[in-house]
Amino acid sequence: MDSGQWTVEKRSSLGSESFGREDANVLETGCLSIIVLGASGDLAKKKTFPALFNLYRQGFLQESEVHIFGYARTKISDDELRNRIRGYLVNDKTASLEHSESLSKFLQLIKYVSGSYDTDEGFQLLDKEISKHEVSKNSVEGSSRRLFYFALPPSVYPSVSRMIKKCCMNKSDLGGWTRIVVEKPFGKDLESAEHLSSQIGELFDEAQIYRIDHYLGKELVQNLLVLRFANRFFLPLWNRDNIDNVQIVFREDFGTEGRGGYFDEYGIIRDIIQNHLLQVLCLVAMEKPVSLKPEHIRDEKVKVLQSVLPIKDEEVVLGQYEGYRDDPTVPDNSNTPTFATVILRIHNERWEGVPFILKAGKALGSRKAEIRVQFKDVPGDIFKCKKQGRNEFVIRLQPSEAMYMKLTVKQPGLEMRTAQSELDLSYRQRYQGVTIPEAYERLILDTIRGDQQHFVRRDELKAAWEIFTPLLHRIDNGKMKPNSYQPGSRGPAEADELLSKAGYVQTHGYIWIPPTL
Ligand SMILES: NC(=O)C1=CN([C@@H]2O[C@H](COP(=O)(O)OP(=O)(O)OC[C@H]3O[C@@H](n4cnc5c(N)ncnc54)[C@H](OP(=O)(O)O)[C@@H]3O)[C@@H](O)[C@H]2O)C=CC1
Ligand SMILES: O=C1O[C@H](COP(=O)(O)O)[C@@H](O)[C@H](O)[C@H]1O
Repeated sequence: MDSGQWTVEKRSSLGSESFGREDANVLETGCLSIIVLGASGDLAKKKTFPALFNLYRQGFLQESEVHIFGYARTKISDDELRNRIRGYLVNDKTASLEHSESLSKFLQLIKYVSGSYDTDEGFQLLDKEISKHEVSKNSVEGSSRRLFYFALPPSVYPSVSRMIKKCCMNKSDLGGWTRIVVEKPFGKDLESAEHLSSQIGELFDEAQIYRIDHYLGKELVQNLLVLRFANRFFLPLWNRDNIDNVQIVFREDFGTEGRGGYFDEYGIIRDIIQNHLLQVLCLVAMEKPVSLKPEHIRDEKVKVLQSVLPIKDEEVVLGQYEGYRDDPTVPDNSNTPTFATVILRIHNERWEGVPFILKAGKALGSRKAEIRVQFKDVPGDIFKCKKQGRNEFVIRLQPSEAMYMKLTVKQPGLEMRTAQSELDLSYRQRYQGVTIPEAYERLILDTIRGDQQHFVRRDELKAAWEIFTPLLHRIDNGKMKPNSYQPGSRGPAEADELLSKAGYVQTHGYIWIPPTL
């Protein structure tokens, strides 16, 4: 057998079984109505409808079963909604005849209903339309599934939930279901989040509520569990004895463009750190779950969150980019951070003394999200590696998904010199021809399948708010002020100083370059 064949055989033998759900292959059938509330908005056109289209194209949404309803106050026709979203469903890669045929068919599955978010009238009309569809698909009583996606500002979640409960529930509990998917930000602090949770909790069971955090749907975030618990390499190293510090970083190279009004009310900690980065931290830091059952995984995430110590002011750097306040929807005296570095400390046996540095910023010099696990120096270093850089395990969430391990090797050649290099698993190169699904696509499919593993449980949300609420209140009260930074920069210089105080050692003269094909 030549080496080419061997590689092919090995590759095809890579496990492809689903995991985490014992019933992964049991697909429910029956009429499925997906209702996008806030269908006229930004999220709906950019993320929700494109994700639904991709699921449809791949056969996860069957024409014989599914119907999609858009609902919002804006008075538009079915065709007007279709035309609004059409442009977001095509791109250069998908502009084929086959694509345009399935696009037309998909758009015909969409119906629009206009109504308010707090009166019976609109929701009764919506219910009538859904029921009409259910009858037309000859759904047997009880087998109809209704999925309500809240692509709406959280201020209307309570009234919309009440209206659904009153007017739009699945008509029988003999096998069908009604589920709601709610977007972040879920509350503004512990008290408001708990209040919102109670309001919705009075109407729906926890099993019906899907609190979406789209970072949990990203390929490399989903890989964390496999990576950590299916590889012997990591088991003995993943602790305070070996790891010096962990960074979880989010950078965007654009500002709050068009969303200044929303953003100013929330700021970068509520927009990114309290949810997306904290969810990633949970998966990096949690103990091995008893099994892959959603509740077992979520139990472990809650335990990590509950072990986080109160945040110290001296372990926080805030920033606001110059020009942020020029946005007419942002107040001239805004104190809202568009950048933050926050150090979290986990008080448990595994992580005592290891800083978890969460960093997020808008209008920076680059766009990327990554996890950077930096190891301690080698004891008794005979090669002077310390001068060159430390071992680092980097998980690049986006763009150019990859994992690489920075390590010291002998520089090839006659001399005995050491150099920094890497073991590199770059997805585009290793998984050629494989399309990585969009986070929303995967998560919406989970909501249809009833898999809550990648959704935030109520106690998890509470624990997350408990960590950040005191700090957020200090910022809201003007007790902490952001430093200004230049758009296109690395953020405030104080953030880099905090990083090195926390123990992070930057490797000079080395840069990882994503391999080209
Ligand atoms: N946009 C994004 O990239 C992301 C958004 N999210 C979250 O998704 C949800 C929706 O976001 P997005 O689509 O950007 O929001 P939009 O501001 O676009 O609002 C969505 C729709 O809700 C209705 N709406 C807007 N403001 C109000 C209001 N004050 N009262 C009642 N209805 C209102 C409007 O529809 P109409 O007037 O026709 O009724 C609007 O088209 C939010 O919770 C957001 O935080 C989360 C991640 C990313
Ligand atoms: O939730 C949000 O996420 C986006 C960034 O998402 P990504 O998948 O492109 O990394 C961010 O721009 C937005 O401010 C925030 O609300």
